[in-house]
Amino acid sequence: MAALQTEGLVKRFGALLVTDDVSLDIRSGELHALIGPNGAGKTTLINQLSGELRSSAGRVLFDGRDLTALPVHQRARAGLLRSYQITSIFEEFTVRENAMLSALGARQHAWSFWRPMLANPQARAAADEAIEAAGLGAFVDTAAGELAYGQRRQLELAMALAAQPRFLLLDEPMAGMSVQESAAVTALLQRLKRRYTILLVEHDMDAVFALADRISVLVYGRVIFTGTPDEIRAHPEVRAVYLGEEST
Ligand SMILES: Nc1ncnc2c1ncn2[C@@H]1O[C@H](COP(=O)(O)OP(=O)(O)OP(=O)(O)O)[C@@H](O)[C@H]1O
Repeated sequence: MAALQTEGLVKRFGALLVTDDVSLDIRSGELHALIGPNGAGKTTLINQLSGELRSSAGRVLFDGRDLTALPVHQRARAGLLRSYQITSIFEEFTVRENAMLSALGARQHAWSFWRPMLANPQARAAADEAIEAAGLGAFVDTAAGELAYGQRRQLELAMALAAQPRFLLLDEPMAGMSVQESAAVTALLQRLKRRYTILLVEHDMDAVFALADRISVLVYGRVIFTGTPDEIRAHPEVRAVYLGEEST
């Protein structure tokens, strides 16, 4: 597990200020949710944390180590991993093979090169544990291309877990899911909580309030409040800006 801090994080796209002086403190072992209206800058912030976007100013600290200048793969190697990058699934590979490629750190490479390594017992054990944790135990030998949409999202989570991260960045894991699928993922995250430190961006407020230890509210690129679900519910500005909007 690991803790993540940002200090004065800024992102500008030309004249547009999208991340505005964000200082977050995500504690080791907590599930921290980031909520905010459409266009508030949640995905941009996640991209700055994962390393997909360079910040215009500010720092990202992971267990006290400054990762600000590091690219995606080095942040991933340090244990800060983003899930839900649907493009990284190999359709013709089975669920187990996809998770094993992830366990082997092989997601960026041509699969043919890695095929002999699929015999690696450690990678297989890590993959199987991750698949089980992600709720896909019954589908280890199914080709990824045959999975239903919700199961693909579970596979992405399994792939992230197989890489044995210490911190998971989850960007809208329930997006596009049916009510049942989203309830299944909520239950799954409930089980994964504590084993990992998690930053969750999610529009599904039922899931957020059921899962989060603390919630940060982002509005126009600024964190206007961080608190427990009860504090968030009771906060007048948050109610007006965000929860009020959700209920209309
Ligand atoms: N590469 C880019 N170039 C210019 N503007 C961008 C870029 N990426 C994002 N933006 C702008 O930054 C703002 C925040 O976008 P972002 O996708 O981070 O918001 P969000 O909170 O994740 O939204 P949603 O909840 O709808 O996913 C938007 O106004 C968007 O148009």
